[in-house]
Amino acid sequence: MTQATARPDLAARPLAAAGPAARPGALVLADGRVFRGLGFGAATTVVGEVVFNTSMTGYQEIVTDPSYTGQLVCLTVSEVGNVGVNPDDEESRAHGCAGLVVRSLSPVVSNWRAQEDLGSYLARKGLPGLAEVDTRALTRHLRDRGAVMAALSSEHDDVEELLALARSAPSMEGQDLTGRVTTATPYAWDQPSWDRAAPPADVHVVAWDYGIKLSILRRLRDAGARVTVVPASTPASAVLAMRPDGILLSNGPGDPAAATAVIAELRSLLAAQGLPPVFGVCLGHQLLALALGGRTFKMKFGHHGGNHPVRNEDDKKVAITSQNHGFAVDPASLGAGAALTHLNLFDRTCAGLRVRGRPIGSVQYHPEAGPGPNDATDLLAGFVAQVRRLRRERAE
Ligand SMILES: NC(=O)CC[C@H](N)C(=O)O
Repeated sequence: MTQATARPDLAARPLAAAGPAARPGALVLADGRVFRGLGFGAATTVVGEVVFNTSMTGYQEIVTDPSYTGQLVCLTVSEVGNVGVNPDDEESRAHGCAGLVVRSLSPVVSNWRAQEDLGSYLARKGLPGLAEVDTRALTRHLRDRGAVMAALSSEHDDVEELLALARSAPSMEGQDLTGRVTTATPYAWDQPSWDRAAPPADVHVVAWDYGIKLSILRRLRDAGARVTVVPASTPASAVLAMRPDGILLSNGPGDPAAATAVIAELRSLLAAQGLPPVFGVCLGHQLLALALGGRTFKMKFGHHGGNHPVRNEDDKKVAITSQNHGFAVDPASLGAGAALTHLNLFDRTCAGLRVRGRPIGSVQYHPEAGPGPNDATDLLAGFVAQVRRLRRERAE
């Protein structure tokens, strides 16, 4: 019997088409641990920091999240690739993780939105994948030992060569990667989420692009903002000269403390009087904290997944959130001018902050939920509502 699907040709594809070609590959950690597997996607060799992501869904969003630049992502979910990929779920067209590690690559692609299988998609993007890996053992190792540099090859399994590569890779600490992923020129964003009709846009938000996820832009548009995205190197004075109704500080890759030029611009932004609302997401949150004089630190293995409970310290409500970060803000370093607004209940790290007496706040997690639970999506809509309210009040 044929399955009803928009793409019957993709409904059930044999392993040979969608699954790993029988190409031996390996992931070799700088500490000497070796994980053998089968290469798929592009046949290539890369280095990066290995992290594990516990999301049950959303591998395409994970692969294309620019915050994973320089990282090899191990998915703990056991079956990957079953819903294929499509053009609407990309978080970035050009950036994302350096390589993907999975347990089982699905031999079947079956979803009405699917237009391609994961292996072909990764090959087209030049990204290596490694399947048939004992991802549970790898995850337990990372949990015990912490994030580690590694070499991943989907084209060979020469362990000595990969070990030497892994050992020569620079650690994520100290790396400013914002310049690698930011837009070269400003652009206007006017697209809502794929399943929404956008309301009229009545406010203008300028988003500083440190490696922005497209679903942040889509959610802002869903809430009625038109957005101008500007390069990470844009001076604060140029952003303010655009007379934005709101300013968004985006997510992005690398060590926040290393992004010194960006932090200097945020410091000068904060020195301006009568700022419109400012909202930071993930790297944007960390950079805001640094500009406020705070400190960030490297976490043992970070937070990457869609199951992180976060408590709002105002109303004590708990949201299950999507997270992806390897650094965090030390809340004790923030000083009296800022308050901790959200707490990660897994390890009591800082999940959000607010500047007292000013319309400035940020969260360490991902309210755009691309992928992840929707508990926190009201944060971006709330930001746009605040932008609208302040614009009205200031016009009166
Ligand atoms: N998603 C992000 O913005 C990540 C922020 C930062 N690169 C970190 O790993 O902590």
